[in-house]
Amino acid sequence: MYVSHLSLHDFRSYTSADVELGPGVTAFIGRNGQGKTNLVEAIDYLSRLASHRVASDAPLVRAGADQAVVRAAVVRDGRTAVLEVEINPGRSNRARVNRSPLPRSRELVGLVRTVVFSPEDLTLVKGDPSDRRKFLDDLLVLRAPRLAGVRSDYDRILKQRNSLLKTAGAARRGSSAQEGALSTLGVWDAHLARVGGELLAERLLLVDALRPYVGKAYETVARGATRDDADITYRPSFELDGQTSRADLTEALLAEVERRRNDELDRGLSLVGPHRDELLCTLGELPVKGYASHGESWSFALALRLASYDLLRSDGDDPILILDDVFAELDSERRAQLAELVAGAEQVLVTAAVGADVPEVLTGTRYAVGGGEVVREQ
Ligand SMILES: Nc1ncnc2c1ncn2[C@@H]1O[C@H](COP(=O)(O)OP(=O)(O)OP(=O)(O)O)[C@@H](O)[C@H]1O
Repeated sequence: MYVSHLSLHDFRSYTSADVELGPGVTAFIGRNGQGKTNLVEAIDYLSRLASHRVASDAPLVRAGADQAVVRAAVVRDGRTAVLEVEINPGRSNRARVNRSPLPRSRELVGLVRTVVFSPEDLTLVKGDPSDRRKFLDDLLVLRAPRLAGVRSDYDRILKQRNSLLKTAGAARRGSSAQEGALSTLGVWDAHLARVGGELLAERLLLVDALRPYVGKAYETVARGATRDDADITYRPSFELDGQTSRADLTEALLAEVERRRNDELDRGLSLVGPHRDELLCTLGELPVKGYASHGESWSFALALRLASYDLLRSDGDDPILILDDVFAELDSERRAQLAELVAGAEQVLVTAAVGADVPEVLTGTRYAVGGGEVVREQ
């Protein structure tokens, strides 16, 4: 798939912008802060309804404007669809496909699929477990868009359950008379186990599918590495005893939640479930976080992205590859290796401050980005 036209209105620094794109490589070159990342971020937003840079929508709307609009013509198997999202911070976003409104904006997710490499990727391996859970869940949703609903249901249930645990814990300590909260908790235990069991089962399947690609990708991007060096393992917040089916995991999660009732009431927090799980990234015997060198961490982060790309590709569709400011971070050998790996993708969008940072094999269409303008060079 590829984007053939991108149109922005009040998105980030752009009052308006229209950019023609095509298959193959397109590079956006310009000095720092000129709006290169803003362009590719808009395409990534259409793919996931989330940005790779910020957690909330407000910074995506041009300062002083009320809403932003991102519209893209996406070509897939020779057919073009026009996807559009209206970003309304604090209110619901609206989405359209070929001008017809979608009942819910999240139905847009997955219609265009992107894999973004960016300097922020280092947090994939060096950041908190939540960064790695997000990585897994984003990939889950790209592969199976219906899981966006499971993910948001889980977040909602968790929030509700945590607030009940606080109230019920306080009631138990005699500081209030809300004992009713304790009985309601049983209902939310069941919700958490049902949706959590499904999310857990999907994540386990995903990690199994992704693992072989991670080793292979690490071998390619790290000098002298073999495919057995890098590995990922899903570490759940409770003992699974080898269970992998949704029904078994739901049952096991419910039993564990009941077993941990007192701890949870004391802490006023849900202590088990997919929101407490971790994706362990290891090089040889050692975890990447806390042990790997800066270069190894970078290679691992790149390997996770490349593996995601390979996995999505194995599903039968070429996602759009976005390389946002990554070449300046890499030494010349890894720069060339990465460039070679991605050069054959159906569409590659690259941003760089200096044209010379973009490897030769990625010569394609170039745009100069500066002063709010995006001008084609060749
Ligand atoms: N909501 C917003 N409203 C107005 N301007 C914004 C908004 N969000 C970001 N900007 C501006 O956009 C510019 C950053 O654009 P962008 O991140 O695309 O830069 P870039 O060209 O990729 O730079 P670099 O090479 O440094 O990564 C900054 O000047 C920032 O102030």
